[in-house]
Amino acid sequence: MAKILQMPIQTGKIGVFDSGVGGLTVLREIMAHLPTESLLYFGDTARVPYGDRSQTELLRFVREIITWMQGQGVKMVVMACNTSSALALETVRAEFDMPILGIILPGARAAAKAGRRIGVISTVATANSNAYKQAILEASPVAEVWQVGCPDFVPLIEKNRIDDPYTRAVATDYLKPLMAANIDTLVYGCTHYPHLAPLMEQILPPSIKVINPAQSLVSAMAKELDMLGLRNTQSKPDIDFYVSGDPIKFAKVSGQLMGFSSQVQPVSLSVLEGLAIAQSV
Ligand SMILES: N[C@H](CCC(=O)O)C(=O)O
Repeated sequence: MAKILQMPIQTGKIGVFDSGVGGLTVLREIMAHLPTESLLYFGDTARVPYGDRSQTELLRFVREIITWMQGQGVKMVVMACNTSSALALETVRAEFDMPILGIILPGARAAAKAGRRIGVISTVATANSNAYKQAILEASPVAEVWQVGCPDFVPLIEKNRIDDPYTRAVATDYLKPLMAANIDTLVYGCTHYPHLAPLMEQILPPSIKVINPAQSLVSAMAKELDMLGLRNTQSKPDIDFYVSGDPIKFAKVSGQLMGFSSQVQPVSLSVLEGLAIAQSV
């Protein structure tokens, strides 16, 4: 695939994407720690969940999204999605001429610093990729890592069923093997899961350190922006929200989860799919 060349500018937006509302937990950290940056959020809600997709499918989706974001003039792309980071990051980094950041490496490094017996909860695709295990062991060869795929979480979170006894039962079940392994650190290996924090805090013993990889990702973003001279110093940043599914539904759930309302615009799947076709010819 041919690389598309584009000169990024400091006032350009940072593109942040996920399959749905998960990336909002990353957006929250970016807003808190990089408050002068303008952001463009894309939720691929017509195709959520990503966690049971093949690598071929995910690569196609990620190429479409990044191509579309380039067309919007973003200066950097952040994969606010562990599944995409696990299965597509390396490939698309070589294909696009712009900084693309993933979430797994920053999360794995933070986990390796925090503990030795590390549990990672994630989508099934991320768990099967072993991306966290490899990255944690690279940072800390003495660590032990247990990975648990949690396929029921994303559909429940997309419906904001966090305060629901069923979700509590599902979470307790997923955490069982990690409790049995006596972990000292738990990684939210899916960006949807920090939305479950109120529930997790009730279930997990307080001795277990919880890692939200988004926090380390934001530090990596700050370094990269400085290194490339791309920090935005303008005082009035803005955020645009786009989804491939129903904008009204997304606005409602994101408002409930984040506590702020937003204008959400649609991007049709035919537009995204057309971009992938145009790129491959
Ligand atoms: N939030 C994404 C995707 C979850 C999904 O759509 O299954 C992740 O971090 O993996």
